[in-house]
Amino acid sequence: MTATLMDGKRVASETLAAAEKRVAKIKEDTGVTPCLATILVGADPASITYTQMKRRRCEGIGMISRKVELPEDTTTQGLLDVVNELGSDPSVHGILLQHPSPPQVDERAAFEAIPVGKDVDGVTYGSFAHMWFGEGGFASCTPGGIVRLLDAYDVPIEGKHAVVIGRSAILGKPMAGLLLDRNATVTICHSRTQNLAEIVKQADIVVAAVGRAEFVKGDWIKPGAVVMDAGYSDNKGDVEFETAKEVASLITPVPGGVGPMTIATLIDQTVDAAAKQLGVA
Ligand SMILES: Nc1nc2c(c(=O)[nH]1)N[C@@H](CN(C=O)c1ccc(C(=O)N[C@@H](CCC(=O)O)C(=O)O)cc1)CN2
Repeated sequence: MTATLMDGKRVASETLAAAEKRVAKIKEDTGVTPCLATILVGADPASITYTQMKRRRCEGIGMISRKVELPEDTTTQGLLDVVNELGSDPSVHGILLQHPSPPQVDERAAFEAIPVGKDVDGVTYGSFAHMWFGEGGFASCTPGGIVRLLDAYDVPIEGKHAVVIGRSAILGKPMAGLLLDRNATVTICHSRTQNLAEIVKQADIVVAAVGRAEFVKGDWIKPGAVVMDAGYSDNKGDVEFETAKEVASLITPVPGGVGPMTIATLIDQTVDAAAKQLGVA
C-alpha cells in the first residue's frame, strides 16, 4: 500500500479563501478591518520566517497585520507592557506571541497577559481549559489545524485509537484534548514511553509531535493507519516518511502538510475573534 498524501497546502488555501469572504463581510457590516498583532522577540531565523508567513497570509486576505518586533534582550516586564497595550487596544482582535521567546523572558507570564478573547493562538490557560472541558474556545493552532485536516479528508475520529507522541503545552497536550473531544480513545506517549513502537502499532491515528526528526519509524505504523506529522525542524518531519508512506493509508508530508494548516487556523480564529468582538458573530 502507498498512502495518499494529505495536501495541507490545498486545505489551508481553501480555509483562507473562506476567511477572506468573512473578512470582507465584517468590513462591510462594521467598517472595521480584522487585525492580528504578531510579536517577535529576538531574531531566531525560523521564528522570523514563521511570523513573516503569518503576516503575509493576513494581508493576503485583506486583514491588518500589526507587526511588533522586540530586541533579543527584552525583559519580561518590557514584553508584558507590549502585550497589555495590545490587549486593551480595541483595533487589535488577535495577538500572537511567537514561541520560543529568549530564555530571560517568562514566556508563560507573557502568554497569560493575552486576554482569552484575543488568544487566537490558543496558548493561554484559559483557552486550554475551555478546550479541555469541551467548551470550545480557540484551539492551539497546530492541533486545531490537524483536526481540520482530518475532517477535510473525512477521517473518522470517533471511537478510533489515536496515539499522540509528544506532550508539549502547545502541541501534544492540546492535541490529545481535541481528539478526546471528538470521542477518540487517546493515548499520550513521549520520548520516555516504554514499548513506544508497540503502542504506536495499535493506533488508527498517529500524531507525531515529539520534535525530533524521523523519530517515528515506518515499521511502527499499523497498516492502514492515518499519520499526522507535526514536525517542522529544517523541513523534516518527526516521522520517517519514506517507510511510513508504504504502510499508512493517509499521511501528511513535511513540508506541505500540517504546517500550512497551523497558519490557516490562526488566521481563521482571528476572524472568529474579530466577529465576536464586533458583535457580528
Ligand atoms: N506562538 C506560536 N509559536 C509557535 C507555533 C505556534 O503555533 N504558535 N508553532 C511552531 C512554528 N510555526 C508557527 O509558529 C510554524 C511552523 C511551520 C509552519 C509551516 O507552514 N511550515 C511549512 C514549511 C515552511 C517553509 O517553507 O519554510 C510546511 O510545513 O509546509 C508554519 C508554522 C513553533 N512556534
